[in-house]
Amino acid sequence: MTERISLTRYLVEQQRVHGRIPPQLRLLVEVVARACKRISFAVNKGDLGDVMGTAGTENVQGEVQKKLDIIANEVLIEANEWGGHLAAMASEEMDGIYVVPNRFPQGEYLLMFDPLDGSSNIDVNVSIGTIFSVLHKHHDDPTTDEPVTEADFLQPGHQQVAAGYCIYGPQTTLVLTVGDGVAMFTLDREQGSFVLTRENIRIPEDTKEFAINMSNMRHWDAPVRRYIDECLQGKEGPRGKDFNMRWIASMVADVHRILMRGGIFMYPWDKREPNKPGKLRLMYEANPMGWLVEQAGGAATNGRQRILDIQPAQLHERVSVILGSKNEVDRVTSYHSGI
Ligand SMILES: O=P(O)(O)OC[C@H]1O[C@](O)(COP(=O)(O)O)[C@@H](O)[C@@H]1O
Ligand SMILES: [Mg+2]
Ligand SMILES: [Mg+2]
Repeated sequence: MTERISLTRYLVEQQRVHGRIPPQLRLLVEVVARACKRISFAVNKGDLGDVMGTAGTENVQGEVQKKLDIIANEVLIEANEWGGHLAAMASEEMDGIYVVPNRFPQGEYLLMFDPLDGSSNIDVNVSIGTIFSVLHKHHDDPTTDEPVTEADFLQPGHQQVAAGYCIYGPQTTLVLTVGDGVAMFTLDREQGSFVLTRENIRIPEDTKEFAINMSNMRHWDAPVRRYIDECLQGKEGPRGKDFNMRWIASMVADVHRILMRGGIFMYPWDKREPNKPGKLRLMYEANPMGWLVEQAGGAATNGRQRILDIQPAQLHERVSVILGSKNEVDRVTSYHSGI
């Protein structure tokens, strides 16, 4: 039998053997993973627990909150304020930042998360997930003792020090990068631990599979229409090959498929809400996913710019997202130039 490597051992080796992460960051990732394990158990309860349906509240973005959105948010906050050695946290489900009070262990990191991604899939038993991103508190001046503010969070994605997601699907899988490739850990429920199951994930540069919500087609901008139109023409069209389509409506599940077998994912700007740059959130959806995809050899842009180079102006900033197999992302991005 091949040797099993737990997430803890993997992280200890990243710290001690390879010197890639400091001890505080290792602890932080372990605490996030423990929280994801708890969320996974809550998700699995379904109708057997009080976890389904709406909570009757709205988040700062005006979206109806599901019970699991709130449960997952609370689990992440509670676990990380005790064990995360953090300065502050921010979440899709909280208006402002949450500064970790002094009575808890303090640290130099900022944690951001989408506690439950794909909320519309909770009640229909389809894959959902948790997305997270870690930044340094005072990236520009690590020595300062200034209290942490929202402005400290507004760093471009290339300054992330760890990012990942946990998908709650047929298996619960934690996918992680600390800047040295992408590793996957499957939850062994009998042992209660995440086990390393794949390393050095690579996204093929070419693909014949796209993911986009086609019902929005009439609202898209010309470059996205052109790209999808060419895909739909298949063998007879300019691409000379047939394309397949998938849309799960959980970004975690769509990105997971792309990491496993390639593809392109798009949630572009559209005319429904022309003043919003897109639907997805930059800081805790696009940045962590963009970094994972790049670490696996793919690309992530907003059509004009690398996602990880966008300077955020707001915590809950939205962004147009095109990510996945490099050659396809480059093609869609090139269609945007000059307009
Ligand atoms: O229902 P739509 O418009 O296709 O949107 C689906 C997208 O919305 C999201 O669910 C947004 O995430 P939340 O569930 O965290 O709000 C993405 O995961 C997904 O790609
Ligand atoms: Mg989400
Ligand atoms: Mg969410």
